[in-house]
Amino acid sequence: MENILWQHIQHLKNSVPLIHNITNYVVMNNTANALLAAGASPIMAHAQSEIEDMVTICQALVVNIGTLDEYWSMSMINAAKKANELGKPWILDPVGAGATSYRNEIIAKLLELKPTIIRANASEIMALAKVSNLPTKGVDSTAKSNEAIEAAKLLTKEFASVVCISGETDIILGKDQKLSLKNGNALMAKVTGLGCSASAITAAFAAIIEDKFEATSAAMALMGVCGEIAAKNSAGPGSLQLNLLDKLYNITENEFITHLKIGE
Ligand SMILES: Nc1ncnc2c1ncn2[C@@H]1O[C@H](COP(=O)(O)OP(=O)(O)O)[C@@H](O)[C@H]1O
Ligand SMILES: Cc1ncsc1CCOP(=O)(O)O
Ligand SMILES: [Mg+2]
Repeated sequence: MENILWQHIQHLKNSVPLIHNITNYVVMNNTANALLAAGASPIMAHAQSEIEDMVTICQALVVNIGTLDEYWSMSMINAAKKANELGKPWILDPVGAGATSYRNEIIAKLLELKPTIIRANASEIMALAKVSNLPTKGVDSTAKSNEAIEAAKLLTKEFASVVCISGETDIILGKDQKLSLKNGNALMAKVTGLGCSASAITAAFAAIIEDKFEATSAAMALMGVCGEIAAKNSAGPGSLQLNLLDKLYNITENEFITHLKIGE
């Protein structure tokens, strides 16, 4: 598995797919930089007049609801419909799922359109599957990844081909597949937008890899290993953000293979 994932990482750097991001104001810059560093080409666009043309020229789409509003949510729905019509992969990042009824209402509409991949933290995954009455804490998780496995299984069956629960352990679930990745560092949760970057990088791999379970695994492995190495050389969240970009750009095969921790 390690070698296959590394080949996918090389393939991304050689392919430079164009990734359309409808994402939130907080993370636009970090997300674009993370995509560039990993080997993709980002474009951020949400105007309704150009949304269908943009989906048409891109190889994958990210729908991230972090700072959604009435105008943007129509753009998201139209973009997802167009991606489905063209058979292009699209990734849902349901930032803050469960926080407000408006957010839940838009998520329900997006889920009906069956995202190719869902990437979210444990609290968001449980809110999506409506299996939790725990109070939400906005965009951050109050639960561990393994507490959201049953919820993720429900989502896999009902809506998406692949679901990723991120956190201390990243768990990727396909129809009959499961992979746990135990990389990363707790400091990663102190930098805003690393979940959003993980979702965007997942879109980049989904653009070039037919098997979406492997694509999601490659993205989360790359984020986790790079975050872990970067955190060791960082005094705090500020330098982690910069060191992570550098590591996404210059990770070597030896670093990747020796650090990768695949669980059961
Ligand atoms: N406690 C932790 N230990 C190791 N890695 C972590 C931890 N928390 C988050 N990460 C990593 O940070 C990235 C973002 O995940 P997460 O924080 O769950 O997303 P979000 O920002 O959407 O809540 C992932 O690559 C994940 O593996
Ligand atoms: C803080 C915040 N508020 C709305 S979107 C956003 C960014 C969330 O990013 P992530 O989920 O990747 O930490
Ligand atoms: Mg998030």
